[in-house]
Amino acid sequence: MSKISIKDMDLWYGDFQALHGVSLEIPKNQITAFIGPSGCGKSTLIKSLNRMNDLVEGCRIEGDIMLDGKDIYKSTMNVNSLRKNVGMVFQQPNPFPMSIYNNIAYGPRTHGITDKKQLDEIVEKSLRGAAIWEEVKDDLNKNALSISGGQQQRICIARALAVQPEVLLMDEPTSALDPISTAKIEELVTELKEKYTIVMVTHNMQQASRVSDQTAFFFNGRIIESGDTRDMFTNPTKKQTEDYISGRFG
Ligand SMILES: Nc1ncnc2c1ncn2[C@@H]1O[C@H](COP(=O)(O)OP(=O)(O)OP(=O)(O)O)[C@@H](O)[C@H]1O
Repeated sequence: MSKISIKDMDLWYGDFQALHGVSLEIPKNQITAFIGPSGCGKSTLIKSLNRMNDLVEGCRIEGDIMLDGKDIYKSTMNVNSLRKNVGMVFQQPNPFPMSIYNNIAYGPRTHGITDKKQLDEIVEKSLRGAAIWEEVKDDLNKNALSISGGQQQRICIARALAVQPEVLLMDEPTSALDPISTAKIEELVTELKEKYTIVMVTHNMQQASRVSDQTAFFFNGRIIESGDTRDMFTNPTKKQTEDYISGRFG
């Protein structure tokens, strides 16, 4: 069964319709990449998956988004627990201006965990999960803003992992990083899919083809084509997809 199932979704920002009839199945424990030119709706869709768009005034959605068969836009859905289950990592690393330890412990504390030993364990496990423990284990009291961008992004991934999500949404997570940090994040993401379902927006075609299992190609607020990444990159069925992945536009 799909982890997330999107059916006939339309989205408006005020009078402007940003998504048109979007349907997509997002399989469990796989990496799904969203690709497409700027402004085509990739971020809009990824932010709809944990209701981040609720924070945008005038944003209206029709259609269904189901997580494990449950409608996430139903009035009875607890948005806090949805965002705990569906974590998010953004384009710019955005650690809180506090210690590395407190960045990771922040989420668990807001969910009521106060026991120091338990928090220590969560912090270590999350930092290990984000492949940064060895680099920061002796500096846990250091301000998270004082480490490199690539390390900060892995702190943000660890922060997302600390509340034990099931889905990780990543909106261009490496676009602000150098090639070495990018390679580390790509390697990490590939490991994380064993435990998590991952959705990633990327402008980097090589990245999509290297890490993702499934790709959805967006154009003008519509999904033009979606399916197995290797198939799409070697044998796209639509001309627009072929033009985009071969660099003829975008
Ligand atoms: N808060 C908002 N209010 C109004 N319009 C918006 C808002 N956010 C996005 N849009 C519009 O919705 C469309 C889709 O934007 P979105 O950010 O989802 O595209 P994208 O594919 O992620 O682009 P990029 O690759 O440049 O990040 C664009 O036309 C954008 O201008």
